Formats: sequence, structure tokens, C-alpha cells
Amino acid sequence: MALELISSSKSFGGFQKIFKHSSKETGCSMTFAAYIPPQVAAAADGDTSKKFPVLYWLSGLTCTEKNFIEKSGFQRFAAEAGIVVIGPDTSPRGCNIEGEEDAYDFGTGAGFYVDATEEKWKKNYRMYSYVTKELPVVVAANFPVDPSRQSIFGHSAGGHGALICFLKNPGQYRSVSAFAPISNPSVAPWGIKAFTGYLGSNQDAWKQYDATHLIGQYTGEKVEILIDQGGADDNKANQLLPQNFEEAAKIAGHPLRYRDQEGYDHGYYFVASFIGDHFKHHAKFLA
Ligand SMILES: N[C@@H](CCC(=O)N[C@@H](CS)C(=O)NCC(=O)O)C(=O)O
Repeated sequence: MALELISSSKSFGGFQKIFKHSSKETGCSMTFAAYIPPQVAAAADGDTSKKFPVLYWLSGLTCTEKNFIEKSGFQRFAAEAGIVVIGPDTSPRGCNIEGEEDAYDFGTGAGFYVDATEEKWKKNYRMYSYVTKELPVVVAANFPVDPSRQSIFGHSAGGHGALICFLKNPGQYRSVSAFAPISNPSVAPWGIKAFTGYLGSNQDAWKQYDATHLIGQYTGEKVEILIDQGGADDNKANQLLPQNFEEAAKIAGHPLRYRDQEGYDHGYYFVASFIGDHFKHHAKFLA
């Protein structure tokens, strides 16, 4: 479980680090980003038993662990709140699977946070288990985090990932939020492509990774979900389908704060504009 430090840069009094480690779930080496807020070093001088809350960030298609840490400006808010922020890469890489580099929306950079069952992909493409099981154990073993205070959020395919990780694991995460999530992947082109490739043609299997389906089955505490969606996001009407999730949440009686943000597109300028609100949202639950 040894971690290799790739880089470390001081930011807002804390440190933005990137690590690499060998993953059992994905059968390859994985990188992840870890922001360590200034309160951690301050505590290490005194009370070393102090543990900090941890917030997981999942990025979207084409991303590595770098997009969020370089473009969102989140470190200011993590430093203020004293929250450790972990952001994994979005897929296994370099597994020598035929076709893995052929598309921006499938294979490398597009693990889609599922455990593949199709023969070609099932050995390595296990991002669901990597994010929900292996990575939290690695993080708890290497950083002073309190595993009873974790939450999750993400963007686009990573917003889909955050919603399903939360909804499939009642009690594991205290809260969830998303920017422009792929909300109903079973009926949207990106989702259909990923699910067909990783899970095969059985649509019952797809539903187990579809937030719009899962919210009706969720048995845990109904904590409010925060979703921000850009009103000028070209993907909204055909890929993201937030209205389907909104409708399903209403039927399930699950509180949802859905905000249509007029004029914003799908990119990280949009994420950066509202990232502070998402930290406020999670800090309430992680206190
Ligand atoms: N049209 C884009 C689709 C991919 C995309 O929009 N990716 C989003 C997440 S779904 C992203 O975060 N891209 C990287 C970035 O903006 O830094 C492409 O072909 O690259």
C-alpha cells in the first residue's frame, strides 16, 4: 500500500500533492490528488490523534487528477474549512487493452465509475470499487482522516459517479453534490456507449449505475443533494438530463437543491464559479 509522492506544492497554507500507488482493483498503478489543508500540519505539532473530514472529487470525461486541482480554485475553500480533498484519476491507464485509447468517451479517461463485467474490460475497469472501497482504505492508512466524516462530489461523468457512489452506499458518505452530472446515463448517448461497452446489453445491470433509477431505491437518510447545472451547457438536453433526476427525486421524496445557473457552459469556469457553495454545503454535514 506504499504511496509514491509525485509532486507537492504549497497552496493556501496547505499542500496540493499528487500520489501514485499500485491498485488491486484496477490491476495497474493509479494516481490521485490529495489536498492537505493547513490545519493538518498545525495539529501534527500538538494533538496527533486529531482526524479531519475528507471530501472525494470525481472528474469527468477526458480528465486526469489534474483538471480539478489546476482549474477549480477549490484549495482556498478546503483550507478555510479544514477538509482533506482527494481526487482520483478517471480511469486505469496503459493496460494494453485493444481500443482503450480510441475514444475520448470510452476507455482511458472515461472509466465511468462502474465495475465492468464485459470480458475485455472487467479485469482493470473497476473504478466503482476503486473509488468506494480501495481508495478510502488507502487514504485512511496514509492521512489523518476520520472515515466517519466523508462526502463526495464531482463534475459531469464524475457528477454521475458521485451520485451513484452516494446512493448505492447509504451511510458511507455524509453528503453529495454535483456539477452538471450525467443524471440518467441509461438513456443518454455517453451513458449508453459506456454501459454497453463495460456492462454489456443487459439494461437491468445499467440501472444499478443510474442515479435516476437509484434514487427511488435509496434506503438511507435523505440528506439534501445539491446540483448546479449551467443553463448554456450544450450537453444539458441530450447527455445530462437533469430534469429526469429532478422528477425522480420528487417522486422519491428526496430533498434536492437544483440550481440552473443562467449563461454558464459545461467547463471549469462554471465549476470554479460555484465551488465555494459546494464546500459550504459539505462543511455543514462534515462538521
Ligand atoms: N467535448 C469534450 C467532451 C469532454 C468534456 O467536456 N469533458 C469535461 C468533463 S465531461 C471536462 O472536464 N473536460 C476537461 C476540462 O475542461 O479541463 C471533448 O471532446 O473533449
